Amino acid sequence: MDKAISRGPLAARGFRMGKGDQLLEHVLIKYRWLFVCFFLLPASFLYELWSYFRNLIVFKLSSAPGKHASKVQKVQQQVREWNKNGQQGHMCTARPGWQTMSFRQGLYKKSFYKVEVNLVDVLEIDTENKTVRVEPLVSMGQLSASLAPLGWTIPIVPEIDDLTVGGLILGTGIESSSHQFGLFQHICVEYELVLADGSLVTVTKDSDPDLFYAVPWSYGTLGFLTAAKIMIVPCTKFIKLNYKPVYSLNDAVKEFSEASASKNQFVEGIMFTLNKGVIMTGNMIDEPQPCDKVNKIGLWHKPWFFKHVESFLVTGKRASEILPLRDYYHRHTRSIFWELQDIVPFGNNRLFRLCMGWLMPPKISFLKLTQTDAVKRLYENNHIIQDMLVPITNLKESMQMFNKETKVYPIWLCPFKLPADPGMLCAPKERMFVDIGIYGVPDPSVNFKPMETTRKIEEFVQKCEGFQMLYADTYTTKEEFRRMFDHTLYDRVRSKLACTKAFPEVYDKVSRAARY
Ligand SMILES: Cc1cc2nc3c(=O)[nH]c(=O)nc-3n(C[C@H](O)[C@H](O)[C@H](O)COP(=O)(O)OP(=O)(O)OC[C@H]3O[C@@H](n4cnc5c(N)ncnc54)[C@H](O)[C@@H]3O)c2cc1C
Ligand SMILES: NC(=O)C1=CN([C@@H]2O[C@H](COP(=O)(O)OP(=O)(O)OC[C@H]3O[C@@H](n4cnc5c(N)ncnc54)[C@H](OP(=O)(O)O)[C@@H]3O)[C@@H](O)[C@H]2O)C=CC1
Ligand SMILES: CC(C)=CCC[C@@H](C)[C@H]1CC[C@@]2(C)C3=C(CC[C@]12C)[C@@]1(C)CC[C@H](O)C(C)(C)[C@@H]1CC3
Repeated sequence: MDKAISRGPLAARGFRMGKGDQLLEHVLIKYRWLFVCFFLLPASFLYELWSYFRNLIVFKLSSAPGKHASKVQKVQQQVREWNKNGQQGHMCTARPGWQTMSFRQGLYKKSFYKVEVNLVDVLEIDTENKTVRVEPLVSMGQLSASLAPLGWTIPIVPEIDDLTVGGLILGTGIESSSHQFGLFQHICVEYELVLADGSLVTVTKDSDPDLFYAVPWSYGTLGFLTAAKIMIVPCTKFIKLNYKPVYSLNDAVKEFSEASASKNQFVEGIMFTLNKGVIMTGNMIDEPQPCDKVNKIGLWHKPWFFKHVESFLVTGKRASEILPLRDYYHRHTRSIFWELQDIVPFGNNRLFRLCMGWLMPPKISFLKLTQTDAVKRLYENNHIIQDMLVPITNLKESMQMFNKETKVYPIWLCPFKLPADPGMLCAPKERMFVDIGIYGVPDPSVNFKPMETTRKIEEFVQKCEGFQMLYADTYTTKEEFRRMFDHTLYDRVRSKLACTKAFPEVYDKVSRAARY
């Protein structure tokens, strides 16, 4: 990104701009860090502080469970109101687009009937039945902070703190334990929903398998989620993480595939070029031995995690270290994977980390809220953000394809098990997949064109019988989208629950045309 900035990226990409515009672009982009450091970081810090104490008080008073029913009634009231007023227009949640974990915002948020689903608390931790019941706006940071001190965790903790339970169920969620547990939807055992007619239902895979399996990936187009019960598993305070540097694509694929089929609790890969990367495996441990080195990578002055991982390529040797579990879970938070290096280029500088690291990272939602048009266009035209889910047997050719089309590095590799459940990702038998995450600036040599390149990648993924994560841009047509995602169950449930008037189809919420 730095190189792109110094070339004047918007002008270089053919935007016609006057001198004034160019100066503004230069200031807004090159000096975005000034705004981020002096305004967004303190604002994010204050917000975190407020929400920390708010949640702590709610928890200490145990007030959330008692208030849940009346909050749900408010959701029902709003939906009944919509019915009473003649069902005008479709409905969506009132959560503003800037608060969500995606680059774009839904255009529909401007015109739909907005329903406030203000449900932000952990309701019940049931260690006997090994479940936690949560409201949909509970975030991953909040949930891991609530469960870890009690010795429990949800089996999949997607690594960005601000991801919410609702978004991860109705969209999708993945993490380095997904090769054992599947996607976020596969650790959920119960959903509570307000349907289009205002009624409240609680569904499990036994009570109503159709609705239960149709909910994941439905993007709020079957009803409003008001609570979910998620599996919990015991956890320790530490994890032993093994780093295995690899120096050829063949080795990377072999090591990664073997690790994904192994009993290791956590598996992840970061490729720094097509042929160089580090494959990581991890397991929880009770207590570190006195001789063990504990690396608290979550501390403010520690290097960014991906930079730390890269350092193992220099030594070339396998290595292991002990990390605190929450540090591991939130390892990509402080650098927002590798996205923050484009926004605060000196963010990983030792001096900066020591003095300002405790304020990092800025909240993604605040970055989104305050980004200017120039920055947005810069990202739109020079940046790719995609997660492609392909069968692990296609990993090698997928890497070659993405290298040819984008040459973006680092690349995130995360294996996941896809069970043969009905629903949008209906598969005839259980299979191992891999999420290939491409976040960054394509190399100038590949002649990146956002739409054309993404279309080529989408076609390729479709041929591999893979899927695209829908928080990112999808340029597929409706027909292609329906081929990628099995709509059989979804269509049946929508007609049974009379959703057509109440909610649009998923495609009409996530397609490129529906977002700005
Ligand atoms: C035993 C217990 C039970 C609780 N139960 C509930 C409950 O039921 N409902 C409820 O609403 N609240 C509950 N709370 C309160 C809740 O934990 C906090 O108030 C609130 O959720 C703050 O979470 P946090 O992750 O933002 O805070 P912190 O843990 O202080 O973290 C601050 C920020 O740093 C990030 N972070 C933390 N550790 C790391 C790390 N190692 N590496 C990188 N980043 C990191 C966090 O994700 C967060 O963004 C409970 C607290 C405890 C101690
Ligand atoms: N590691 C990972 O797994 C990562 C996942 N992501 C992606 O980020 C997204 C989650 O982001 P987040 O900001 O939490 O969620 P969002 O607010 O983006 O919600 C995602 C979708 O779920 C719907 N939704 C959310 N809550 C409810 C509810 N209570 N009732 C009805 N519909 C609801 C939203 O509907 P509406 O539009 O009506 O608000 C929206 O269509 C997911 O799509 C996920 O795939 C991103 C980064 C990492
Ligand atoms: C499945 C997994 C692990 C997905 C990780 C996705 C992240 C890399 C995505 C999610 C939200 C995301 C699209 C975002 C951005 C980068 C990539 C992110 C963090 C940024 C911060 C890039 C800079 C932009 O100006 C802006 C602030 C709008 C966005 C916000 C969302």
